[in-house]
Amino acid sequence: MDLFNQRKHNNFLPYDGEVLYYPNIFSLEDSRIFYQNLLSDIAWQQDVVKIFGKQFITTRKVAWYGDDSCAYTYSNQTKIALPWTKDLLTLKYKVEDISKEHYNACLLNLYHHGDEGMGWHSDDEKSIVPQSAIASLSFGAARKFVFKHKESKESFSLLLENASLLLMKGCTQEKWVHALPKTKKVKDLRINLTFRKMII
Ligand SMILES: O=C(O)CCC(=O)C(=O)O
Ligand SMILES: [Fe+2]
Repeated sequence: MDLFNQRKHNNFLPYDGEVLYYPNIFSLEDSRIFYQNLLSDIAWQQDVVKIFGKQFITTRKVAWYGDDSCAYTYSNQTKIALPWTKDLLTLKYKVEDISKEHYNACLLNLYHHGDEGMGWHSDDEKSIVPQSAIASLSFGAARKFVFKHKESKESFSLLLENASLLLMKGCTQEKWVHALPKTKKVKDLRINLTFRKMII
């Protein structure tokens, strides 16, 4: 198989962007240690979302880490990044090595069970470097992740498993929205880390 076909084969998106999936980038034992450490060491906070101008507390928990000057604004709130922990730096170096990209911040999400998810959105805020890669690392329960094209409405899903890395590149955010649907089937906790490149 030539390189071009190989690349095409690995890209989950049929057009308008690039989404690559890397399963098992850590051993089961290492992934269990990262999972436990992230649960206990991260400064998890209740997330606040704004719907029709009103603020709602969600049960999902979030945290924002990064280089000194990384601020993040959503739902009219600005968060200043907490300094990288030792484990977060280890994880950052690992995904930088695989993706051959650099990241300066990380948004962490903790979903206690399938009743918690994330609605349709794209990660194209003004504070993110345009067309930069987003590296999404998952620990714990496997969850379905869905992409939908903004114009054609074509959609497809993939399973984000424990110790997997999902890379979203190029114009993916501009052309597609994504979501983590709620599901009654999943009873277990999942931690997701999205490494990003912010304009600083
Ligand atoms: O939990 C996930 O896999 C998705 C997270 C996500 O889309 C985000 O943080 O922007
Ligand atoms: Fe996202």
